Amino acid sequence: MSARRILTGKRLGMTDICNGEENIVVEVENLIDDKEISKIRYTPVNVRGTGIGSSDPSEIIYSGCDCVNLCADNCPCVVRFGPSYNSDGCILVQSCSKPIVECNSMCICGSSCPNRIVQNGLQFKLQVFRTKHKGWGLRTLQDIPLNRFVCEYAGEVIGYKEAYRRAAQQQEDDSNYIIILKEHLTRGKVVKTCVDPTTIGNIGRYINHSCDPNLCMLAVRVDNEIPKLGLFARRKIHQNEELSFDYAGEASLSHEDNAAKNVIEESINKQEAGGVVERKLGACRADGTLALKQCYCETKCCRGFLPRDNDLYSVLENAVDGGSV
Ligand SMILES: C[S@@+](CC[C@H](N)C(=O)[O-])C[C@H]1O[C@@H](n2cnc3c(N)ncnc32)[C@H](O)[C@@H]1O
Repeated sequence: MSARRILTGKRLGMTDICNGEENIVVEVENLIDDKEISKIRYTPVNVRGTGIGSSDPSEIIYSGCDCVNLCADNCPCVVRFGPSYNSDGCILVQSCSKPIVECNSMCICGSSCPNRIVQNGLQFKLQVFRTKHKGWGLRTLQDIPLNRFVCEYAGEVIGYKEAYRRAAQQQEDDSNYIIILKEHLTRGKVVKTCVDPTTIGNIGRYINHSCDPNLCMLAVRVDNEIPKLGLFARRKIHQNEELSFDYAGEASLSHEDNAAKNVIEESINKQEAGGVVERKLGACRADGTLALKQCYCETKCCRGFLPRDNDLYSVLENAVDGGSV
């Protein structure tokens, strides 16, 4: 049985894509069995995958602000939808029901601008560890305050049909990493963003599902309309606690908050897209039928099975791919 190992991204096979984070230190602990962690290509941010047309998550499309001092309520990036974060870097609860748009690569303001949070990456020391029944999981080695950004769920951004194709190839026991984020606009329009960190991804891929999770996933836009999938603490998270989010997207920032269920106004400008995570992809049998996996979140409100996305049976033809409105 192996124990604790401190590995760099390179040693994990998490190599070479971007931002100089290829040497990211990832602590891996396995006190359960002899299983080695599989190699992936590490990317801290989304990368372009198959089936999203000409969209590219690294493209810079939005125009920037020219705030010389730190961006405040009069910054054009903030004015448009109202502030998303407070001065302590915490997400505001109302951000659940409005687009979250950060300052971007064209903005004059620097990296310490309070409207740059998700793009600044990890702020807390996290550890990949072996769980008893859920494969690998991710936990925090530090306390995390309520509403702070924890990590991105990053990987290949792919089209909806490609997500379906990949899901259909999964074996019943395979872990599923594909997330489909659905943002509801007016007139029944739904924008789907599919992120697959199965072979190219960041440490968000190790976060397991819980029916009573400590994280909430929100769409955050920076340089273009393809959102980053940001995971924020929906309560105080204690050192060594496993991180989790609801794969069904049912957990919003706080237990009382129903704002995330609101349908947001469709915007004229693509930059204004935003909304809520609704449902994610469940495990799919090779014959295209969906297999329900038993949930081991061990919470009092456990629903028994991992969430699945019934839409995959029928709506392929109507899919809007790649985060474009
Ligand atoms: C995004 S991955 C999470 C990391 C994964 N555990 C691993 O070992 O790489 C999702 C997969 O983890 C497993 N999983 C996640 N949450 C679970 C839960 N609450 N109960 C059982 N299995 C879970 C399922 O196999 C699921 O398809």
